[in-house]
This record gives sequence, C-alpha cells and structure tokens, in this order.
Amino acid sequence: MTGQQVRRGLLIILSSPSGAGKSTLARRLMAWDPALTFSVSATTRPPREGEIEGREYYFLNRSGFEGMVARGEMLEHAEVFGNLYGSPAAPVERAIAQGRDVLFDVDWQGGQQIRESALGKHTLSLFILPPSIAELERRLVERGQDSAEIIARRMQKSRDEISHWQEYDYVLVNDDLDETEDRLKTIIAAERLRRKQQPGLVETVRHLDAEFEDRT
Ligand SMILES: Nc1nc2c(ncn2[C@@H]2O[C@H](COP(=O)(O)OP(=O)(O)O)[C@@H](O)[C@H]2O)c(=O)[nH]1
Ligand SMILES: Nc1ncnc2c1ncn2[C@@H]1O[C@H](COP(=O)(O)OP(=O)(O)O)[C@@H](O)[C@H]1O
Repeated sequence: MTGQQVRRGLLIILSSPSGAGKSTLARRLMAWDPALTFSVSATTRPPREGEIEGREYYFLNRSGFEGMVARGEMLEHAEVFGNLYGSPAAPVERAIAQGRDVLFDVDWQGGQQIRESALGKHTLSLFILPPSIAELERRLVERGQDSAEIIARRMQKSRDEISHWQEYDYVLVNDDLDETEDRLKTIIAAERLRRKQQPGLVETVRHLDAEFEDRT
C-alpha cells in the first residue's frame, strides 16, 4: 500500500524579460519559504550597486567563467545582453539530493537547458510578463540601475525573450506585485502537492497501513 516515495527536490525556473519583476518575486519567494534554495548564478556582468558577491551573483571574469564551463561545472550557461551567465551545478545537485527545491532566475536559454538536462523531469517553469511594454521600460528606468544604453539594449531583447512564453508551464502577467506573488505561491504549493511532496505524507500512509495490519 505505501510504495516507495522518495522526496525529490523540484527545479523551479523563473524567467521574464528584464524589468518584468522576476528578481523581486524571487526574493519574496525566498522569504516565504526558507526551505527553498536560490541558485546563485555566475556572471561576467559587473556588479550593480548593492549587489553582493555570492548573494545575487558570483562575479567572474570571462576566463574564470569559461574555465568553469570547460570543467563541466555549469548546469547551464548562456550569453545574455553581451555577458555570460550560468548556474553552477554543484549547489543544485547538493540541494536536490537533500530533497530541497531550487529556484532559478534564468533567461529562456537557461530554462531550455535545465529542462533538457538530466534533472529535467523535475522542473516547474514560470514565465513573468509585464502588463505593457511602456510599463516594462518604466520599471527599468525606475530601478535606476542601468544606463540609458543598457536599458535600450534590454528593451530590444525583451521581444525575443517574450517570444518563448509558450515553453513555460505557467505564464503570469505581473501587474499588481502582491497578487503575482500570491499566484506564484499558490502554483508552487499546488505543484508540490501534485508531486506528493507534502511533509509527513509518507509517514501518514505508513501509519494507515500499520493500522490496517493491527486490525487483521
Ligand atoms: N541562462 C542564464 N541566464 C541567467 C542566469 N542568471 C541570470 N540570467 C538571466 O540574465 C538576464 C539578465 O540578468 P541581470 O543582468 O541580473 O538583469 P535583470 O534581469 O534585468 O535584473 C535575466 O534574463 C536573467 O534571468 C543564469 O545563470 N543562466
Ligand atoms: N508589479 C510591479 N509593479 C510595479 N513595479 C514593479 C512590479 N514588479 C517589479 N517592480 C519593480 O520593477 C523594477 C524591475 O524589477 P526586477 O525585479 O528588478 O526585474 P527583473 O529581475 O525581471 O529584471 C524594480 O524596481 C521593481 O521594484
């Protein structure tokens, strides 16, 4: 009756065009569930003000990054807006082995590679859309982190990123931030239940089984 139910960690992929809100939403999800592991990416992009080495990113030079790729240490990697970005494999494998879910903030290329990797069966992918292109630009400008030139480049690439929306399990329009956060939490909670991941489930079934045994 019980069967073997080993808890496998879920790879939760969050993608969006730059400025749609995925870093903000990722931070909120991490605060909501301390059991989630955030996959800290490596990048050759220079740090923004307030970004801390090892928290938002591991900031590497190109040869350091390429060395990691050559040694097979990246689960996936891609060039985005002229910089290299990649997800180091070791922390992800460690978390998954412990049954922990891992959250990725990656572009569509990263999403595709993770889905096609050996761990691809255990993914949940979420795509965030802005309510409008004008609002996307407003958010990039308001964030105040990038020069006008970099913002223009990100805006130019956003159409390409958006064109991959159908590859994702869920697509959400991030209009009201609190509402989007709630919808993401609901999806993650439901997907965990669907994968029979609720805490104590296996123990409960074992207990029910033992009760049956006692009655016979
Ligand atoms: N493939 C891949 N993309 C990444 C990774 N880390 C970040 N990205 C993506 O790179 C793009 C630029 O990220 P970033 O420079 O932080 O800018 P932001 O998205 O505007 O905050 C975003 O689409 C990120 O999702 C990674 O490890 N792999
Ligand atoms: N629903 C929203 N409404 C208004 N502003 C938002 C919303 N979601 C995010 N923002 C703001 O937009 C900017 C870009 O969000 P961010 O999370 O950095 O985007 P991304 O990681 O996708 O590039 C930030 O200043 C953030 O506070």
